[in-house]
Amino acid sequence: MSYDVIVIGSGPGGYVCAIKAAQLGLKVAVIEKRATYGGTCLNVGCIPSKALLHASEMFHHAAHGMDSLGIEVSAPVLNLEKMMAHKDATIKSNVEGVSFLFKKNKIDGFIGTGKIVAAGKVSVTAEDGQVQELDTKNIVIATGSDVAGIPGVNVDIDEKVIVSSTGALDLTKVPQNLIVVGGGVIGLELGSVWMRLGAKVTVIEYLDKLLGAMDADVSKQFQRMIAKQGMDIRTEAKVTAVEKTEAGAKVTYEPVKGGEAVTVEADVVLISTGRKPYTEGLGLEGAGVALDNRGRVEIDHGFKTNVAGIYAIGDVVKGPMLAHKAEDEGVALAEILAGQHGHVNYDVIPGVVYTQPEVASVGKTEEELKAAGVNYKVGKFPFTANGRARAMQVTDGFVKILADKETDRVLGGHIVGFGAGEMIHEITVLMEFGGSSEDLGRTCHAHPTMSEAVKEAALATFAKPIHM
Ligand SMILES: Cc1cc2nc3c(=O)[nH]c(=O)nc-3n(C[C@H](O)[C@H](O)[C@H](O)COP(=O)(O)OP(=O)(O)OC[C@H]3O[C@@H](n4cnc5c(N)ncnc54)[C@H](O)[C@@H]3O)c2cc1C
Ligand SMILES: NC(=O)c1ccc[n+]([C@@H]2O[C@H](COP(=O)([O-])OP(=O)(O)OC[C@H]3O[C@@H](n4cnc5c(N)ncnc54)[C@H](O)[C@@H]3O)[C@@H](O)[C@H]2O)c1
Repeated sequence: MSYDVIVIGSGPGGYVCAIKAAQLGLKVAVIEKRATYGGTCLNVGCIPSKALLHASEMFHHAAHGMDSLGIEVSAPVLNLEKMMAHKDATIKSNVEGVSFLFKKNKIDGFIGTGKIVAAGKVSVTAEDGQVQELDTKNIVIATGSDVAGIPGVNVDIDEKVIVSSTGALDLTKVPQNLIVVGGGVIGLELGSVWMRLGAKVTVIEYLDKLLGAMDADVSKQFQRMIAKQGMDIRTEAKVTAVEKTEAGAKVTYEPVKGGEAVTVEADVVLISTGRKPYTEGLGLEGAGVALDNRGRVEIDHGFKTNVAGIYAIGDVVKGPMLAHKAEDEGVALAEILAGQHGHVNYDVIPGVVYTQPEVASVGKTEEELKAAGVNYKVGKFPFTANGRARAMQVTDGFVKILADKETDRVLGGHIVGFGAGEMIHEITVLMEFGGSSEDLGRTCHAHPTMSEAVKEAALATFAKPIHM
């Protein structure tokens, strides 16, 4: 069989690239080694984690958030099996959706391990060991990423007691004590899930703050809020050992600034210290495809590797490991392969942490602007001064907008608050169009909405807010 494009990996990068390429008239095949399409994101990442985040938030709300609204309910009872069934059904409907779209777009799907034999030739090894060879004009590597583990520490992840995100999405009972190693996105999202369901959660983080890459104001405020919810946060603590015990596991960490090592015990330990590009068994060495010093497939601005006819996108290449970044690269590459001019604007990629409150960010942080010597101005507005937030009892958090001091062009937006992950998109669209804080502040916003806080933060950036 001969194709225009063979995509290896069916995550958000691969499956979106395949669909777009087929829509543009190319003959496309996708090879996936998992039993179902959709990659990390749909099977063990974005989708299952959001199903559990939503369900656990509802549980928490039923237990703690109703009385003050005048709704008296008896204490909710957790049926974890049913909650997990909701998560599994969510995964199933999403992965089946991808299968449907492949059929609709006449994409040939192969379940098996893809290996690049040479430019233009890919083999697929099925689970039963059968191998078939496919010919193609172009190969797209979209093999994603895998758990990185803790650099320099030997950890035996059994997905029961010492778990990665995959095991943490599938626990069969609520741990009494959960230790989270790494206070990044995965640790805080999945730590929140189990804390809401009753676990005592301790987060051990190497840096001096949680969510290291976020704007410092945002991560400071977020840390205060999550600690108030009961999460035990230990920063500037370097984990040096994780070992199983008879009762569960123990974690040893050393204060980064020096001092005695501390050992803490728990029944489950989540290792969430980052992910690494996944290229195992792909035959890159044989095909001569170059990697960079962090093991990522090296590409140019058009997603081309150093070997003609071989491209790469998503978590396996540089840039943030985010599903929507992978998707946008998939679309851009499909357009390029179809002779169009695909492009991704890496300056305007939003990031959302789906905790409660949510944290959302787009563009530059204040620290990045300072370091780059940019002359900027800041506008901030708290949700305590927003009528809708008061009505909904979600007044925690704020909106912060950063704009160029001379031109007023918006350079970054940061939100901590209920629904931040939805609200960030108006700042994202504004930035994509090169808009100013005055453009945003003068745009009529419906009342009463949480989004009015975005408008007020914009007013605070170029003039003064009304409601403060
Ligand atoms: C717990 C968790 C939660 C997350 N939540 C979010 C979120 O809310 N929002 C967000 O933007 N991002 C989130 N992410 C990150 C997101 O999942 C990734 O950025 C995204 O999946 C990357 O897409 P991709 O297509 O590059 O790779 P992947 O989704 O990793 O897909 C790669 C696929 O390639 C397959 N593959 C690998 N090698 C081969 C081979 N040789 N042959 C055949 N198939 C192969 C793999 O089996 C896999 O299915 C989360 C990640 C995790 C772990
Ligand atoms: N909502 C989302 O968009 C979402 C959700 C989940 C995952 N993801 C993606 O998945 C990727 C992986 O997530 P993650 O949370 O594993 O990684 P991360 O990079 O977000 O966080 C890892 C944290 O572990 C800390 N750490 C590393 N070594 C340590 C040690 N020895 N002791 C203590 N702390 C240590 C790091 O300082 C860092 O803060 C991220 O790139 C993220 O973009 C995104």
